[in-house]
Amino acid sequence: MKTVENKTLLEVKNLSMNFGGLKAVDDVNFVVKKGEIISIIGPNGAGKTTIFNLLTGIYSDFGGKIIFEGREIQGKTPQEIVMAGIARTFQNIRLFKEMRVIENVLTGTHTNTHYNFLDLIFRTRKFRKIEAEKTQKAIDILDSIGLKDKMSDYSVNLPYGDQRKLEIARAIATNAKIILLDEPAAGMNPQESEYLLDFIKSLVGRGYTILLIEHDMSVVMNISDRIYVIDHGKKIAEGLPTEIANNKQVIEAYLGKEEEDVA
Ligand SMILES: Nc1ncnc2c1ncn2[C@@H]1O[C@H](COP(=O)(O)OP(=O)(O)OP(=O)(O)O)[C@@H](O)[C@H]1O
Repeated sequence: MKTVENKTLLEVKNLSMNFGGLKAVDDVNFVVKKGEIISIIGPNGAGKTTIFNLLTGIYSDFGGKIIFEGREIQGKTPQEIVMAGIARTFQNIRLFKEMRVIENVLTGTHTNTHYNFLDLIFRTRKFRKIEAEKTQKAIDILDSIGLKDKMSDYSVNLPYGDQRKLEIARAIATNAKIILLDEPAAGMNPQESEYLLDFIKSLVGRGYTILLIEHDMSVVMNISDRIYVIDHGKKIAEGLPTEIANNKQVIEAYLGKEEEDVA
């Protein structure tokens, strides 16, 4: 049985974001504890990806507070946020497809580079030592997720499920403490989804905390410690998977959407 430390890693207070007159995120509060797998679910257009964009510094003009490891991080740049320990993947895979697998992971390690410009130009001993360490770290990460054998392949040639894993590997390489996964099971067949599920669980076993946006309810219900439900920018429910599955307001939010889709 997995243990979750009762320590808040990430806290969001009164998070709000408007696009023109649209309240895409409307006074949302939530907490993620160290070692948890938390899912954010909700119908299309509910505001889930906007929440991820706010957490990762994509927008600077918004309301509310984002507190990570006790420090406020709202207003920081995407780079500063990665360095603080928050990394993400994207709904549409954003790999450098023309690069090899290992090169993609190495791009993640660059966020924590400690040599200077002259070290780089003159390829000093320090530079070469750090580069060798980064390469070893990238190989170790690929080994841990079962992609070591494919490290020299071009990313574009990987099967879809492996591309998703590679995106997560790149996030791990940044030394992330929490990994934000935006619809990792999108486009996967049931078998790939099942592998992914095990893989995400194994990440928690290795000390990571996971915040997940996912539409595949079998993934969400299987994997989440707790779930937050967003609809029209507002948090409408939170709780354990069983509680959410039986929550009337949540069922209505989804069914309402289905009716609109049918119409
Ligand atoms: N850059 C933007 N400019 C204007 N409106 C936006 C922008 N990004 C998102 N929106 C709008 O904000 C609302 C929330 O969008 P968001 O992408 O966060 O929803 P979502 O829950 O992630 O949806 P999905 O499940 O379909 O990915 C939607 O109405 C969307 O059209």
